[in-house]
Amino acid sequence: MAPMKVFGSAPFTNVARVLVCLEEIGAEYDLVDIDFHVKQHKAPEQLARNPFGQVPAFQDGDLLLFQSRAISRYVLRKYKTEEVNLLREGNLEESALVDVWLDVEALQFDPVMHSVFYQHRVVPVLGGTTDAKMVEVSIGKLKKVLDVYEAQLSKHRYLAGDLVSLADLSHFPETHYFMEMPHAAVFDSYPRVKAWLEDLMSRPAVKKVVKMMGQETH
Ligand SMILES: N[C@@H](CCC(=O)N[C@@H](CSO)C(=O)NCC(=O)O)C(=O)O
Repeated sequence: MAPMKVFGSAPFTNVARVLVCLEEIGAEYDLVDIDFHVKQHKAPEQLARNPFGQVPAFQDGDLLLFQSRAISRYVLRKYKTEEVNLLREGNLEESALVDVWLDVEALQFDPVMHSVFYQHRVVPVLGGTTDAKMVEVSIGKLKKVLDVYEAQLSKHRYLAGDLVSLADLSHFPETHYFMEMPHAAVFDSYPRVKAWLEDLMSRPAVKKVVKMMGQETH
């Protein structure tokens, strides 16, 4: 059977989320670049894979998926083993907590982190000026989220319990870029969060994808 295909390139945070799951399970896959410079993400072929004209899209045989967290869940379910069970499948309570914290990441953490990334990394490239007030508002929201994370991580090694899950790994792409930005020091006030992030960033799969994120132009 042909290897799974991920459409997009590693520097895009939502693509990197899928890649880290594939690397954690050690599955074979092809990464098919989608060139934004020529609006390939809006081409009919990509719209057929992702109706929003975004990356990532994903193909496994006749199955086409989009939305990075849904793709991640698919590959983690398909390749679940005793050793690699990043959705905590088979344990109703643990898997429910993975869902809770993955929703928190998607709906509370990611939006504020992406807002800061956009202002610092995208607006200047588009010829605009970083909106410092908007960044400060986002940082204020981020601190409230990190207060919750610090409390949770004082009780458990990882967000959904004492074993790492997708809920943890889903945080790394945006955080990787955030740590290169002026407000990275925000995390210094949250020692357990900082230790948790260092733990995640030390994982071989994360290190490999971080390297891929830095290699390609996009
Ligand atoms: N909820 C979706 C978001 C995809 C997305 O915004 N992709 C971006 C690049 S990655 O940050 C994208 O394709 N932007 C181009 C566009 O929106 O036109 C997911 O998780 O897959």
